Amino acid sequence: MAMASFARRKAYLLSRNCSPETLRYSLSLASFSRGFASGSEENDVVVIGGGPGGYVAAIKAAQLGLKTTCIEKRGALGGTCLNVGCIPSKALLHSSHMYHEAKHSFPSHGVKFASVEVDLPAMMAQKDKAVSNLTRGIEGLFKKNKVNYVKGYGKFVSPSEVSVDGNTVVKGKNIIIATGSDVKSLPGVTIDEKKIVSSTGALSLSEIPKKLVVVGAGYIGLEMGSVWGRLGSEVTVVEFAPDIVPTMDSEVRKQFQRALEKQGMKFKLKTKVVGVDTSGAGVKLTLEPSSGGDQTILEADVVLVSAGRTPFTAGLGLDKIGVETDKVGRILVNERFATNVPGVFAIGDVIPGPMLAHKAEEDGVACVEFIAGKHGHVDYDKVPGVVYTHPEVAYVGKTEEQVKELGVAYRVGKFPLLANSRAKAIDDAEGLVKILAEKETDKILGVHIMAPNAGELIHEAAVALQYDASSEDIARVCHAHPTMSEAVKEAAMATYDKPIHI
Ligand SMILES: Cc1cc2nc3c(=O)[nH]c(=O)nc-3n(C[C@H](O)[C@H](O)[C@H](O)COP(=O)(O)OP(=O)(O)OC[C@H]3O[C@@H](n4cnc5c(N)ncnc54)[C@H](O)[C@@H]3O)c2cc1C
Ligand SMILES: NC(=O)c1ccc[n+]([C@@H]2O[C@H](COP(=O)([O-])OP(=O)(O)OC[C@H]3O[C@@H](n4cnc5c(N)ncnc54)[C@H](O)[C@@H]3O)[C@@H](O)[C@H]2O)c1
Repeated sequence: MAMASFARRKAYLLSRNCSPETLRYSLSLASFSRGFASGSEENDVVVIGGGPGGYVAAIKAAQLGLKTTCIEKRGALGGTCLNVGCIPSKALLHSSHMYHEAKHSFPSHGVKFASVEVDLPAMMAQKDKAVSNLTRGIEGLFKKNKVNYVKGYGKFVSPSEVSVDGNTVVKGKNIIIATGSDVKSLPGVTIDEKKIVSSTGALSLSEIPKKLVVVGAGYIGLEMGSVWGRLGSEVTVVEFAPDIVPTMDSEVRKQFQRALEKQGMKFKLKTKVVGVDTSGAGVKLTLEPSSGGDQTILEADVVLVSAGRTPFTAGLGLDKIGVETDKVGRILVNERFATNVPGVFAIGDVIPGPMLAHKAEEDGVACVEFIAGKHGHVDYDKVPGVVYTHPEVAYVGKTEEQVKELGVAYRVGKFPLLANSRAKAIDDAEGLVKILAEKETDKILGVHIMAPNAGELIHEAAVALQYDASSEDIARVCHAHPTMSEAVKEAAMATYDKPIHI
């Protein structure tokens, strides 16, 4: 970083009253890297894994002038997210939403069809086209940025050498582990990707199951449950915890659960699966209250196991070079993404923190900036989360429960979508915006939105949190009319003063 911009950044951070820790971290020019390659054989940076963490790190490294190679085993770039995660799930969520709208909402808008039906192979083909276009697009970005792409399984031979499929050895002065995560299986439940599926199987079912049981009411369970529910499956969600999506603000969560129930999704909370019988045509699940008690049987045609994901480091040879992990297998890193082994870094789902694609990307950029001797920064407290159901639920910052735990006095401002003119105009007004702000300073602590397109609306709040804005700051910004964003402005008005339209 040029000295002028370093000084500007320091002055800016001081003006924002940054904590000494943030200041030191953000401005750190030190790097745990081993310097840059001089010979033609050796890379400055080798990235193992071509997911959102790995491919973004590789492109950023190349943009910073570092000789970079990315090793990926699956034969396509984009990782879990593009191939079997974010993108195919959003494609199916959109297609199934269109079908559901056509069937249930179009008539009240005066649009009538003789009949509406699902063409599942065509729906799957549209999803596959979206995935292949995007994964090929990353190959194009690699070429454009001169990232060397090596297909194969990477394994550490030494802290600066990675063998690919046991043959070629790729050398790197700095090696970034970006190997992501895999489905967490449940004891006694074998995923066959036919009757008992992971998210990967649930993205490619060849028939619409009559009865789908989802185990785990987290992101995947609710999104994929929504897809198949809209297409006609009877969906029951079994959740070990007392609530769905444990990371969500509880007031919003309650409204969200009611919205999903209205759509026909059934919930069995505080319940665990203790047995699975696949011997018949379908699956028989034995359920028990989480705290023990009487057992019941639940029948399904297909069971989706979506009880979390686990870091993926199999066959990587971490033990050979002595990289430290925690007890659930996540690679331990410091604030510069450096592991305990000099020159070896880790980012994304394989390290602690939210398992989200955008967080992995931020990790990738910051890690490479540190390697290049620049500053990097990711604030895990300000990573937005979005559940892409309908309505969507999006949040950034703290929940009301977390604010209470902090012990700070706070204000809450809420605005229901029912009072928002755009939501009423399009007859899609289920949801609310909720803002939490510190009472004394009005600084925004958390924003929670349940609305159509909440995943887009949340970024106004993300920017506000990043810049330590107050609710009055948002309220005094002119918002276009008629937009759902006006609900954010009105909730901000309700936080520091009074809203107009309710
Ligand atoms: C169904 C589903 C939906 C999701 N939807 C969203 C969403 O909407 N938004 C969101 O933010 N997140 C979503 N996620 C989570 C998101 O996919 C992950 O957080 C993200 O992919 C993590 O990126 P990553 O680069 O750390 O790892 P990954 O994307 O898992 O990529 C790791 C890559 O490393 C490769 N690899 C592993 N080991 C080796 C090796 N030894 N040698 C070579 N290559 C190797 C793997 O093949 C893989 O391609 C979803 C996940 C799932 C399963
Ligand atoms: N929209 C998105 O951003 C998105 C979409 C899909 C996945 N993801 C990411 O992928 C990761 C994995 O998703 P996920 O939905 O599998 O995990 P999750 O952590 O979101 O939810 C798992 C749920 O399963 C429950 N559970 C755990 N063990 C159980 C058991 N034995 N029986 C019943 N319930 C049990 C947990 O209490 C939790 O509610 C998440 O961390 C998420 O960050 C994100």
